[in-house]
Amino acid sequence: MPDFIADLPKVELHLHIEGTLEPELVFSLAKRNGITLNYLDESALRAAYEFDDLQSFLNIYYLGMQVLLTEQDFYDLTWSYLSRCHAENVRHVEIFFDPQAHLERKVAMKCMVLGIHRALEQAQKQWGISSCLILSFLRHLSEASAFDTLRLAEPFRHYFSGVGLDSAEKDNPPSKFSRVFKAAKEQGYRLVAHAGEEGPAEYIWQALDVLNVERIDHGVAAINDAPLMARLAKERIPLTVCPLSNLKLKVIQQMSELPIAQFLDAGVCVTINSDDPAYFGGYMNANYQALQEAINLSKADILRLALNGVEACWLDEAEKMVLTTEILVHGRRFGVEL
Ligand code: HPA
Ligand SMILES: [Zn+2]
Repeated sequence: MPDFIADLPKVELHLHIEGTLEPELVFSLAKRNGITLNYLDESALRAAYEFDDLQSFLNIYYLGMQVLLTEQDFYDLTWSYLSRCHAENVRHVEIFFDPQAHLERKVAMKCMVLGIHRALEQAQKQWGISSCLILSFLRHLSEASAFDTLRLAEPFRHYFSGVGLDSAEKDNPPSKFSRVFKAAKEQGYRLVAHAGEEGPAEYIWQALDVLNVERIDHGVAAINDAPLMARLAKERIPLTVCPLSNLKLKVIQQMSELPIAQFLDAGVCVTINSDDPAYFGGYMNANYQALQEAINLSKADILRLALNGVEACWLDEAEKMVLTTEILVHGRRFGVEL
C-alpha cells in the first residue's frame, strides 16, 4: 500500500504555503534576516507543535511566519514545498497564502506574490507541476480589512485564481464576508472558504448560500446534517478534507472517526489534502497513508479520492483528462479497475 500511495498521481487543493514552513527553514530564514527566535533550536520549536485546537495552532503559525520578509524568502518557502510535491508525485496544487498576516509586518503584496509565483513557474517548467494561487482572507479580521487586501491585490490580479477564507472559524461566520466575496466574484475570482472545521454545519450552508463558494475547505461537520450531505452529493460540491490536520487540532480524537468512507458512500466529492504539513506531521502521502491504515481504505477507494481531486480542481478539461487517465493507468498497474 505505501508504494501504491507514493506512486499515485495526486492533486493537492488545501495547502497553506505558510503552513509548509519547517523548523529548519524558520531558523535559516531567521538567521538570514537577523531575527532572534524564542526557541533554542529546531527541535525545541518542533516540540512546541502540540495543539489543543485550531486557535492554539494559529498562535504558533502566525509566530513562525514572522521570519518571512523578502521575495527570496517566499520563493524559498514555496520551492521547498514544491520539491516535496515532486518527491511525492503531487502533479497539481492549488495553494493558499495569507497576505494580511504579512502586510501587518510591512511586507509588500508584490514581494509575496512574485516570490511565490517564481517558484510555481519554475516547478511547472522543471517538473511539470501545475498550480493555482488562492488569496485567503483572515476571518478573525474585519471585512474592511479583507476589502483593503482585495484592493492591494488588484495590480497582481492575473496571478490569482481565487479567494478563500481561513483562520479562527468560531464566531467568525462566512456571512461576515458576504460583500467582499461578492466583489471578488465580480472581479472574476473563483471562490472557496474554510467551513465546518471547528464551526457548525450552518457555516457550510452560509459559505454555499451567502458567499456562493464552489468548494468547501474541511467541511467535515457536514456529516451530521443529512440535507446538507444530500446537497453536497447532488451538486458534487467538493470538500477538501485534511486528515492529519483534523487529528492534530483535535477536530477528531482518532483518525478512525474521520467519516471519509461515509462521504464516499454518499457520493460526496471528498478529497485528501495536507493543510499545514510542517505543523501537522505529514505531507500528502502521509495523509493518505494514515487515513488508509485507520479506516482500511481499499486501493479502489484511494483511486476514487485521487480522481475526486482531479474533478474538484481548476485545470481545464483536457488537463483533467490527462491526470484522470494517469490515475486509472496507475490503478490498473496494481490490478484495480474502477
Ligand atoms: O486549517 C486551518 N483552518 C483555519 N485557518 C487556517 N490557517 C492555516 N491553516 C488553517
Ligand atoms: Zn486550511
